[in-house]
Amino acid sequence: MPNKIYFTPGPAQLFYTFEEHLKKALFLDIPSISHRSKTFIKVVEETNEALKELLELPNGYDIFFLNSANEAWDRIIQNLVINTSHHFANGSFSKKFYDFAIDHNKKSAITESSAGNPFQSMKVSEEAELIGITKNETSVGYTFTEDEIAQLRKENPDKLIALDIVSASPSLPVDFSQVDTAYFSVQKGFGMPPGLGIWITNEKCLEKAEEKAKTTSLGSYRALPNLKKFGAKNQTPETPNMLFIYILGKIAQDIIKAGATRMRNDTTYKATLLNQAIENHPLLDHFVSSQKHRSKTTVVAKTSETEKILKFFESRGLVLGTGYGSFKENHIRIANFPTHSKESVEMVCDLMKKIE
Ligand SMILES: N[C@H](C(=O)O)[C@H](O)COP(=O)(O)O
Ligand SMILES: O=C(O)CCC(=O)C(=O)O
Repeated sequence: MPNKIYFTPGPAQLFYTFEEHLKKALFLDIPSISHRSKTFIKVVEETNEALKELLELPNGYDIFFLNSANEAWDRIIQNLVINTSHHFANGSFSKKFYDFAIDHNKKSAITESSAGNPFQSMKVSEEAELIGITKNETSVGYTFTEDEIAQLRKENPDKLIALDIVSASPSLPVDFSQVDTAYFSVQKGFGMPPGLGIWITNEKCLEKAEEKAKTTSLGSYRALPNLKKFGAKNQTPETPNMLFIYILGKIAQDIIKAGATRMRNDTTYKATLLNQAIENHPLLDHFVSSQKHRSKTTVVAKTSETEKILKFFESRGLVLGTGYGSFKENHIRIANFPTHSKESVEMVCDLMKKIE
């Protein structure tokens, strides 16, 4: 067993049942059976059902398997945007989605706020077909509130809304009826190795893709109508990452069995402890000043002592995250995912007091 605990915001600490499910998957020959076999079709069905239950997806939303959230950015632009999208960005990953749209030659617009700061305006350009928002900006620990998502929905009933839930899922409750598409990758809150992305879409997305397909290519095997065609049979167009699809379903079932509400309450409790530890520490300060926008799943503090703090923890077997990008040396990021026990977070907070 590994002797370190990773509080890095992805890849992160593996889910505590990951190893057990990996062994069982090998015992069941999951990586060797045909992905068109009845056995694997059942695996896909069970994973879809567990995710729908855990995320509380309303009816009419489909789940598709990709490789990463980066791929979801590409697929969303390819399938759901003909001319232009509008992006809210205040960190590296929300900005990247906009950059992808520009790479695809879209005339996209951006509402940009300096890193970790709230948006001054929620106005969306008239022509935008899709709005890109990030529930939890991993790079700086900024959360888009449910009220803000609901406001965007109300003011833009006819546009598609795409929600990045990469480091939010499954810890933060999301009202999916307010958005049309959402995506995440499994190396964050689900505690798995990287390499599997989940793309959630509703009927409006499919209609948009079909409209776009009349005049433009949507790409090939992972065009949304093709994903839908295979998905209807609990299959995928390609040979997918069968091992991870199996394990993801099992981890989702584990969280449901232990209580999804309890996991979400624990997330709040652990975030509160971490935030108090930051407030009480002379070397640390919150990076996101607006309290309601502070991430519960990626707690970020600014400090001039990143290296010293990370070394202190690493020598005790606890790996905290550095800052991201230009903040590498003056932030620390502490992931608070379902696999991080209350005891392990309490240990981080206790140890933090010892750093002077
Ligand atoms: N760390 C990013 C984020 O938090 O958004 C990430 O690059 C996106 O996920 P993938 O690397 O799995 O594409
Ligand atoms: O540190 C992180 O937030 C993840 C890093 C990452 O995914 C990336 O740099 O692409």
